[in-house]
Amino acid sequence: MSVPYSFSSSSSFVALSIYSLLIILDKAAFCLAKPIKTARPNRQFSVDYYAKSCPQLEQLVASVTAQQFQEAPVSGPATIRLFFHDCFVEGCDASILIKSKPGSKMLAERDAEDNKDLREEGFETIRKAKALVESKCPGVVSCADILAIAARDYVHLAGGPYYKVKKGRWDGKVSMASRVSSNIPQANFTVDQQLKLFNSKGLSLEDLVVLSGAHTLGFAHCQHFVSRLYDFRGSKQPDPAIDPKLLRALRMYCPHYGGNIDIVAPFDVTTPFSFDHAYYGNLESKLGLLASDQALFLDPRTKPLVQSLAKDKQKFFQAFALAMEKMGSTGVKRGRKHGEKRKDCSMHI
Ligand code: HEM
Ligand SMILES: [Ca+2]
Ligand SMILES: [Ca+2]
Repeated sequence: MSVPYSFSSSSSFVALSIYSLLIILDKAAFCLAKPIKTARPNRQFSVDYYAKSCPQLEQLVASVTAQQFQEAPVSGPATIRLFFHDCFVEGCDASILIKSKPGSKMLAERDAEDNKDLREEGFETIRKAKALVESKCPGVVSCADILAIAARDYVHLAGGPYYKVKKGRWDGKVSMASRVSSNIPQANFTVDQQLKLFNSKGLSLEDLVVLSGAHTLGFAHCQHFVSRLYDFRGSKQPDPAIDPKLLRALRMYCPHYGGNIDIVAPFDVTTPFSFDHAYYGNLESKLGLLASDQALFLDPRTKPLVQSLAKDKQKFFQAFALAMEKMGSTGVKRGRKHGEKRKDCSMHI
């Protein structure tokens, strides 16, 4: 089993109840529709939101994602995770892309501890896509929408499902490092802890299991699983739920203390660069990398879901597309009161 992967670049994603959101929006639309009378198409959240203002948007983003995928395939996992970390903090509003002001004490989200290992390739993809989109459709398209489209593109490029992305998100005006840790799950989270967080975003137990399937791609640094290898939950023993061969291999690259902090291991030891349903089969074989991954097979509430997704790739693909849409609708902002349209995604206007 070959486990070592080390990348020179150092290198982390969100959601709300689509239903409650729709109800609130419906109400708002209903209240607004009467007195204003004229329909305001830019207030919707829809697949053809930019049909008039930037009809070539999806092709522009696709040209960037396709090239990045070829040149640096880790851009895929990097961007998908970036979208997750965006949506879970302040909603899908590109708050994750804001850079802290030099010298300012108030750090932005991307400088929070839990976002430190978000790979540069994800930010770079959005920067390039935004620059191209701005050159053709200046001042029209939000960074948050570009991030949602790019994440979908990479899922598809890596062999996963293609799904249509609803647009109309505005960029957020708030990005605070202090809001991150309570909204991003940790690698040692139990199913209860993961579920509580996902529920707080309007996402279900099934969404949790299905979205965790994104770990069919990408890599994690030793620090996130090293305690499983040597001293699991204070037992001074390795986690009994790790396959012995995987344990041995991971221990070679991740010593208990003093290892190279840049070493990463693939989530999916079989196909780390293809988007498939191997993640779930791995969990059945005790090949999950994080405690939070393996927990999904150990908990009686989530185990049956893992088993059914391990058996049925099409089922996973359909469920993943739906769950990404749901996550992508979390805390979406519309209009100038709560949102902005940035020119440079890394700076508020
Ligand atoms: C359910 C709880 C989750 C936990 C505890 C978790 C935790 C983590 C951790 C610790 C890493 C490794 C970061 C590093 O060391 O560089 C990671 C990577 C990743 N996560 Fe998650 N994650 C979760 C859910 C998700 C979701 C919902 C998605 C997307 C829909 C996602 C997508 C990814 C991807 C693609 C990577 C690989 C990034 C790369 O290789 O650059 N994760 N996650
Ligand atoms: Ca956000
Ligand atoms: Ca895979």
